[in-house]
Parts: sequence; structure tokens; C-alpha cells
Amino acid sequence: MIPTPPQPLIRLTGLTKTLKGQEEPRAILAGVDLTVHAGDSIAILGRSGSGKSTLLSLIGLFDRADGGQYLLGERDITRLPERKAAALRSAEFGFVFQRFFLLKHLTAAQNVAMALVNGQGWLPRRKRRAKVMAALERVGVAHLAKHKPPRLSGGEQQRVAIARALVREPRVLLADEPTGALDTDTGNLVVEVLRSTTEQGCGLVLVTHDHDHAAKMGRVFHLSDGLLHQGSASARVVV
Ligand SMILES: Nc1ncnc2c1ncn2[C@@H]1O[C@H](COP(=O)(O)OP(=O)(O)OP(=O)(O)O)[C@@H](O)[C@H]1O
Repeated sequence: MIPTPPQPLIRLTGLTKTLKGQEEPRAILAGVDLTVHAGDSIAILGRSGSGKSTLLSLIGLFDRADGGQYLLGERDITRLPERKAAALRSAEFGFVFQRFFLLKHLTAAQNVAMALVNGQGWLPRRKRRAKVMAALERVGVAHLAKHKPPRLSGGEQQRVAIARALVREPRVLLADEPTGALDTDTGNLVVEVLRSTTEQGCGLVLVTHDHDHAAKMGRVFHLSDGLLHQGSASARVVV
């Protein structure tokens, strides 16, 4: 018997987004196709303003596409109303940004625990603690659980932010320039940490300007003229 291929986590087909400002409407995404399976790691490269963050915000349900189709598993969520989108966003996605957005008066563990408050109500203390410590452990900073952000390096803070994104066990991690504020070595470490999350079945979509970081992902796409072109990290699409 031929095994059935696994169901994709995400399937985007012909996704479009046009900006309707005061000037002429401008197509930012002109028909994006992308499939993400469990355990996939995907890099999206592209020049500044090409629409990478726009695409990530559509995938993460911060915004909705104008056209095309967005399937999450088998569910069509192309035109989901905001209330439902918010619930799905916190249940299914983890987000990592260039800035860490940690609360400086809370410890690393408390920062990670904050993500559990909104998503799952208050879990019993012991369960909450176990989840928080497991997330910190996963990114190699459990020993810093009691430290507050001002005492942590940039790379350590970003790892705490990744733990915060992982603690609700998202199906997909969306990272927008997560190494933008870090030096080269620290950035490399953070990319390794992000890549390692896919070993436990998380899907990862990384937006980056760094071709070396992109090359560490399983698939590399270039966004240009509103379309995703699959290629290698070194192949620069002429725009
Ligand atoms: N809310 C908005 N209002 C007006 N223009 C916007 C808005 N959001 C994005 N844009 C424009 O849409 C285009 C795509 O922006 P986007 O941030 O997605 O690009 P990007 O590839 O992520 O860029 P960068 O690499 O510089 O972060 C840009 O020209 C940007 O100026």
C-alpha cells in the first residue's frame, strides 16, 4: 500500500494582498503559493520592502489576504473574522521578532509564563512551572530562569523570547528578522536554536536578510515582484 503523504500544516494558494493607501493601490503579494509541513524549516529572503513581513503577518493571522486561499490543516481560514483569528493565532502560532519584547521587571521564567496566562488561563502552579522550565531548557537558558532581562545578553534575551513563543507548543513558529539586533556569532546560535525546534515537529518560517542563516533552513524562497521563488540561499533573484 502506498502511504498517504502527511497533511500539510499550512497551504497557501495564490495569496494576494494589495495596499490601498491614498496613492494608487499597490500589489504587495501577487499570488503566493507555499506549503508548510510539520518539521519544515523555511527561509524567506527578499529586498527591503518586498513584502516579507506582510506575508508573515498573513500567515500569523494578524492580517487577512485579499484573494487566494489559506488552509490551516483542512480548515479554510482565508476570511476568518478577527475574534476567531485571535484564538487561532494564540493556539497555533508562536512569534519571534527582531526586538525581544521582554518585560524588564519580570524574570525570564515569569516572562515565559506570561504567554500561558493569555492562552490557557492559569494552569496549576506546578504544571505552569514545568512547562516554563521545559521551554527554557529547550533553548538552553533554563539556568537563567530567575534572571531579569537587563542582566541578560541580547542572545540570551532572544532565547527567552523563543521559549515564550514555544511554551504553548505552537504548530508553527514565525520568526521575523530574529537576528537583526544580534552580532554574527550570537545570531548564528539563535538560528541554530530556531532550527532545532523543528526536530520536534514544529514548522518554522524565518524571514531574514542573512543568506548564511537562510542556508541553514530546509527550503529557501526569495520574495520578489509579489511572488515566492524557490531557490538556494546564494542565488540572488534580480529584481
Ligand atoms: N500598514 C502599511 N501601510 C502602508 N504601507 C505599508 C504598510 N505595511 C507595509 N507597507 C508597505 O508594503 C511594502 C512591504 O512591506 P513589508 O514590511 O512587508 O516588507 P519587508 O520585505 O518585510 O521589508 P523589510 O525587509 O524592510 O522589513 C513596503 O513598501 C511597505 O512600505
